[in-house]
Amino acid sequence: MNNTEKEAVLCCRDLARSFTDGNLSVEVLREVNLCIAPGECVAIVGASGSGKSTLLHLLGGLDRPTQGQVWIAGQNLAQLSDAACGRLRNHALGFIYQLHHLLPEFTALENVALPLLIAGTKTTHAQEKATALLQRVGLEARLHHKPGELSGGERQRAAVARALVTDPRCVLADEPTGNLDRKNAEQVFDLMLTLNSNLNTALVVVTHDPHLAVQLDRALTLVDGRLMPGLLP
Ligand SMILES: Nc1ncnc2c1ncn2[C@@H]1O[C@H](COP(=O)(O)OP(=O)(O)OP(=O)(O)O)[C@@H](O)[C@H]1O
Repeated sequence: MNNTEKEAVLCCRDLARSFTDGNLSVEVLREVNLCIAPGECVAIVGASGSGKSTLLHLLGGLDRPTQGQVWIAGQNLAQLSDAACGRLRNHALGFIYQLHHLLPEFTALENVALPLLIAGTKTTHAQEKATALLQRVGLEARLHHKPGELSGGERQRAAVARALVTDPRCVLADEPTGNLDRKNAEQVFDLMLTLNSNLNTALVVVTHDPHLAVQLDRALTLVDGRLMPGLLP
């Protein structure tokens, strides 16, 4: 590993992923190389079906590559058991999806505290930390509301708080504003950028929206399974 790779919060080398259906094999990603520096914010764009979610799943240790290596916080996933990979993922990464994936029967506070409770944090400390983050995303008046009692933008802000509550090194976000109208999308995106910058948390965002992508440190485009620098037409 070179120094950039050693210091990276997330790194992949010569990554390939194909899916086989009967005799047909589809190569979705090939020779993908990427290193995310601490605090760096990167957008991944590309046409529908170009492999953006597949790449995010591989980087997040949610899927295994057909070829190549992934390191999270310097640890090579190929050398970890599924259980160890899960612990590393919970500790080092936060996830935000297009749909909030908040648990409907839990309040905003309980949803945000949950990753800490799973990691073994005491309840009072988990609740304090979750409350502080919900305040930072402007939901101090919604702590005891369940997801069904929140607006779409509020639910996504709670999802941002949940992704950050464990102090991850990097947040992986798959179309985090894809379900919101323009105004709410910009508010949630601004919030993610501000919080990630304040907390020095890296951010990898999959987005269809070039207007959002240009606000990040760099944008990369997936074309024919390969990751190209910049926003391509
Ligand atoms: N588990 C799987 N089995 C078979 N094929 C898959 C699987 N997951 C993804 N694919 C295929 O890989 C390709 C890339 O899918 P992916 O979801 O990564 O694209 P995407 O760029 O995120 O698309 P979108 O912008 O529409 O969400 C698609 O052709 C998809 O059908």
